[in-house]
Amino acid sequence: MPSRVVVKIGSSSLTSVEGGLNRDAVAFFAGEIAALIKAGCEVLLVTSGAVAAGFRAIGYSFRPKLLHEKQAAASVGQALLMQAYQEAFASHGITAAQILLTRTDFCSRKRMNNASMTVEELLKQGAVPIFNENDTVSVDELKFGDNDTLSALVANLVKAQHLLILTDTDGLYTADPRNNPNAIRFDHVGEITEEIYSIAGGAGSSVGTGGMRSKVDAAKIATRGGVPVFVGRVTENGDLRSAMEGRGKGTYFDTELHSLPMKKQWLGFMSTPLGTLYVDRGAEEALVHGGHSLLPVGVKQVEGQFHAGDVVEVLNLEGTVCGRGIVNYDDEQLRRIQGLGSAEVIRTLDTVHRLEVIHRDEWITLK
Ligand SMILES: Nc1ncnc2c1ncn2[C@@H]1O[C@H](COP(=O)(O)OP(=O)(O)O)[C@@H](O)[C@H]1O
Ligand SMILES: N[C@@H](CCC(=O)OP(=O)(O)O)C(=O)O
Repeated sequence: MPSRVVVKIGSSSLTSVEGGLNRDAVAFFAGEIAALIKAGCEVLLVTSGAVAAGFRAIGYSFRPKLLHEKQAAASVGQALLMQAYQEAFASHGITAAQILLTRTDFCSRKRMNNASMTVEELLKQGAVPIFNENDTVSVDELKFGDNDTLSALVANLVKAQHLLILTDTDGLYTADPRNNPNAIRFDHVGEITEEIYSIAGGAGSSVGTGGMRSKVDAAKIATRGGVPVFVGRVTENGDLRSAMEGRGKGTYFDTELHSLPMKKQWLGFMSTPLGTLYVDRGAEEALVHGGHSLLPVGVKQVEGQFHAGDVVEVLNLEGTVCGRGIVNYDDEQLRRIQGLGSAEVIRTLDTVHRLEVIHRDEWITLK
């Protein structure tokens, strides 16, 4: 039974639609987590609910939509949330610790190493690390928004054995069960295909963000990193343990056969691309299916400003993301050589360090 588990709890499970924290819900989840800890597990909690818990308290009648209003609500709600968790865990003799992260923290390996060491120390001391996005400083375009992705990155970072994403619905259905009473639940998803993506819709309640879609995104990140995922409901005593042991009310996502090394996880899911390259069909085929490097001849368009060594995103000519890689040229050089064959590249540039635009070892397919 001893295991390292990341539990993510969504706003919809912790707050009411009218706004405000449901302290009974916080106490219930703390009790479930305490039971796992007493059984020898290490548990890390990723919790949402700051905006939903805070917007009434700050004086808004509805969950705000503007970024600065959400940030103001989150700064009130985060304090309420942590206070409630601290009290709830204290009643089980457990100390709660707060860790607020932004997407940019994950871009820096140094910051991640520091966060990782802090987490290990907290677990060693028997505390529960409680994560949320640092909403007050996250800017719109770099926000996680929902915490599903954050929970997957945390699970991969700490090499968890389980990621349990708790929500108000008992798993992934063939359609949103709120609007479709005939929808059928998947007990098990072996591979996250395009079809799975297409049926996972947005948030069902006014407090949730991201819906099933972001949970499937999170499942993809975690399972590629080697962490199996449960998405579902925990409402009765013992449900969390059942969810961990494969008997939960929800959907289980299997890990992929070959989990990605940390370097590729960082490249695919944590880094921030500084530019975009559009490639033709031949180059797409070579990168995505052939296991080859990207050569200048396949690059049709270059966007953004970047230097050699930065991360860029690669799209096909229809605009679909193929993957990400570390680029060997800066954007100006690349604009001069895009579409050229190798001999012409050598003639065009004074010095050519590496012919590949992206080497296959520094590439991750995201298609
Ligand atoms: N195919 C689907 N299966 C199940 N739920 C779905 C599906 N598509 C959309 N949803 C919605 O996703 C919601 C859960 O996501 P969300 O509201 O973001 O919750 P949380 O706050 O827990 O993250 C459900 O209440 C449901 O209405
Ligand atoms: N960081 C935000 C998360 C927002 C949110 O609604 O997320 P989720 O409920 O996980 O879809 C908060 O605490 O309010």
